[in-house]
Amino acid sequence: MSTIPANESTIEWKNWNAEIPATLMFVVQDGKILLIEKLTGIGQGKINGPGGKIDPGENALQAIVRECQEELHITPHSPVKMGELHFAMSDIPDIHCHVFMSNTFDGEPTSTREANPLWTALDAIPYDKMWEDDRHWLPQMLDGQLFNGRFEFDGEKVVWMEVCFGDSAKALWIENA
Ligand SMILES: CNc1ncnc2c1ncn2[C@@H]1O[C@H](COP(=O)(O)OP(=O)(O)OP(=O)(O)O)[C@@H](O)[C@H]1O
Repeated sequence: MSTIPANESTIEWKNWNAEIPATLMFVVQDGKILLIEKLTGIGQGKINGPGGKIDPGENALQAIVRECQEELHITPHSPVKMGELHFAMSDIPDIHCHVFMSNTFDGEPTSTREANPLWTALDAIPYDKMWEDDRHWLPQMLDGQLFNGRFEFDGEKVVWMEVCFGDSAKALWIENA
């Protein structure tokens, strides 16, 4: 488990509930990861995986497939859930995010109103252009580890975090999609 800094979180995580359920997808193929430049919504201008909010009546798996279709015109095959992320934000609603991986997909990644596709070498992921939390779980996820992350943000800065990996992380998931 990794934590920063040593101080306590101001969040009472036991009773914490995010307003926004969301998803992320990381497609990995031939030593490359399919990232996006996000053109709209939360994190506009950042590099991230495709993803977005879970609509009412959807589960996380249905939502991530739909978001990949909408944002990049691709349909990932057999998404595997790798982690959950809990973001307590200071200036936007709190987010609970389900993170998936896939190795194959139908379609050709295509620029849309919401995103530009960016095939990126696995050893050149631009963490400086991504949300600050990503560097604390994406490398381990790409090594095949399940994870659970709690992050407290002040604006775009992480002020507290706790990230667990492996089977003990999965035991912390709120939902097993
Ligand atoms: C704070 N640290 C963070 N680190 C990594 N990823 C983060 C994130 N905070 C939000 N995200 C992701 O950003 C997307 C927002 O989704 P967002 O574009 O707002 O939703 P959606 O595509 O449904 O758009 P609409 O607002 O309905 O148009 C969604 O994948 C969500 O998981």
